[in-house]
Amino acid sequence: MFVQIENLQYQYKNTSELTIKDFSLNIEKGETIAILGESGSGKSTLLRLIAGLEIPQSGLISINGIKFVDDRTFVAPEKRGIGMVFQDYALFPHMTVEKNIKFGLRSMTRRKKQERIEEMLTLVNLADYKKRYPYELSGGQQQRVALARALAPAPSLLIFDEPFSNLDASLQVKIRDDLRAILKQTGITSIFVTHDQADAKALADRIVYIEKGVVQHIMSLNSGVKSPKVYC
Ligand SMILES: Nc1ncnc2c1ncn2[C@@H]1O[C@H](COP(=O)(O)OP(=O)(O)OP(=O)(O)O)[C@@H](O)[C@H]1O
Repeated sequence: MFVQIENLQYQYKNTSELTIKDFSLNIEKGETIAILGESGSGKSTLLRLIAGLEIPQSGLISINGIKFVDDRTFVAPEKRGIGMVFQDYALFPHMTVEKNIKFGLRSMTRRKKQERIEEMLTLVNLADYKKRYPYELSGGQQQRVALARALAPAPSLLIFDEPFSNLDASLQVKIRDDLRAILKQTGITSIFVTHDQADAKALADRIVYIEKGVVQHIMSLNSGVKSPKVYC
């Protein structure tokens, strides 16, 4: 299995019960997983654990055979090769679109970096916007920059926390369609958290319903693991 999560448990300090009681999930390479659950069910906490922003009390997380967390191991977030896209885009306001995308690119020649930036701009359909600042873009365009920035270093896994909730309804559908096309094109493995059943159905190969950090059930929407990777 490409992503392996076993018996994850997590409790925030100063709380009386586990937020993630016992979470296990295997994900195939190229799959898109939606995590759906009510407010407070632990969706964002789960993403934070996968990203390495919180340390579980117990359990295992591994990606592509590399253990990130178990009893004896903890790999720091910046070494996990996980791309993150947040609800509020989290772009650097003082940097242009181009510089935002460039930010995560390391150990590449200048020329390679520029090529990668151009490739990402084309992928998210923002080639004409590279000199703009985030405040000069619409919400949907900012979200596409955030996606390009997350994809640029060729992460092994992409995680999204409520990526559409700041967008108005008509834009949500458009961005959702764009995102689906981009995920298919790149073949990247991804996990996104949402409250919205329609978003989950439109994007995911499987929907994982959680409550109090435990999987309630899993719905498969297609057998589809996507076409081979092109960009990552
Ligand atoms: N830093 C924290 N300290 C203590 N408790 C926290 C902290 N962050 C979240 N929690 C609690 O953990 C539980 C799960 O929160 P989490 O944000 O993971 O839920 P969620 O399913 O993503 O909710 P939402 O859909 O509303 O964003 C909630 O009860 C929340 O109050």
